Amino acid sequence: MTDALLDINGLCVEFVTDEGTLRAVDRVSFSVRPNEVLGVVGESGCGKSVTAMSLLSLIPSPPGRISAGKAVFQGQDLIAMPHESLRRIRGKEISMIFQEPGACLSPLHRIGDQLAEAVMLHYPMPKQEALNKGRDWLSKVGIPEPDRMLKAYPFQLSGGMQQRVMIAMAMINGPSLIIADEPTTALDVTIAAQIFDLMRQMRDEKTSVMLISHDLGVIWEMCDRVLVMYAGRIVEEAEIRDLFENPLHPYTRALMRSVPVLDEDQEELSTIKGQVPSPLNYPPGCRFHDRCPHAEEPCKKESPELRTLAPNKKAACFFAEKWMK
Ligand SMILES: Nc1ncnc2c1ncn2[C@@H]1O[C@H](COP(=O)(O)OP(=O)(O)OP(=O)(O)O)[C@@H](O)[C@H]1O
Repeated sequence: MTDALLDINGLCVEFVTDEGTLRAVDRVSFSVRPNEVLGVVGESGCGKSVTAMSLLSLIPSPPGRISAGKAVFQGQDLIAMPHESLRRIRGKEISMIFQEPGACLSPLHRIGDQLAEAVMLHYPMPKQEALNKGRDWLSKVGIPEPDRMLKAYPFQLSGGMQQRVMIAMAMINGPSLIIADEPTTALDVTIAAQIFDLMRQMRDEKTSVMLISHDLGVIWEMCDRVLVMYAGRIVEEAEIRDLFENPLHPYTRALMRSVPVLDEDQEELSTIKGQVPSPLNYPPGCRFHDRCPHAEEPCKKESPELRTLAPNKKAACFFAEKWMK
């Protein structure tokens, strides 16, 4: 797609383990468009984080490696790019918010110095100016007494405060893309709402967000489009309203049924029976078939490709048309 901000094609990520080589992300293709929040959902272990981390070459290597695929951002393939060039993009054009702030804050330096450094690395300016910018962003992410916070070390902060500092650091340079992996798990709901408001504001200006979340409520509130991942592959891609009103993949349908809906008569809440298969042990055929109430013979033998069923609507199920409204 030519109007994409980021175009991922055929991404495969493998890990070498004692039990063998596993493919955690298997031929994943999708685009992130300008000014959108793209959600990524799926149960634990489906490959959401590994997909996100591979885009900025943050997969620990060894044991991991990107074995195939391209991720074209502003005409350049992030995966084939030398590390030096990627460093110029990381934190400036694309930044990442992790589940754990420990991964990105240095224990040895004051918060203010780390924020100022994040700015000055890409935009040379007097340190005081960068510190002022840092203080403004600490306020924006809801940190009280930002002046005092600039002088603090990470260990003096609670986990939630560290998380907010990391979010400020990811946003401070106004990147074109923020990859946010469960960004608010450590935060209380009021602060989380404030962070999501900031993300929406940035989306309306110039930033796209790839938002990984287990929380379908958050996905519904925040996202324009959604990718559903299962066992290392994308099984459905749709615009948000469409995904919730007319999910086409049995896995998506099962995910939706596992969420309580307020103010609605709802059939019994169900959990999805069984477990996500280990990447060392994917079943043949459709990887969801042994958990799928609608599986038929072909599902046990052949792997359905992700196919376009309508504009902005894709699913990887042989029988997706059954549920098309
Ligand atoms: N360093 C590693 N070595 C071996 N396997 C790994 C490694 N990192 C991830 N994996 C495997 O890759 C698969 C995908 O993991 P990933 O963290 O992307 O899942 P996820 O969908 O983000 O789950 P969660 O929501 O729990 O973060 C899992 O089976 C995981 O065990």
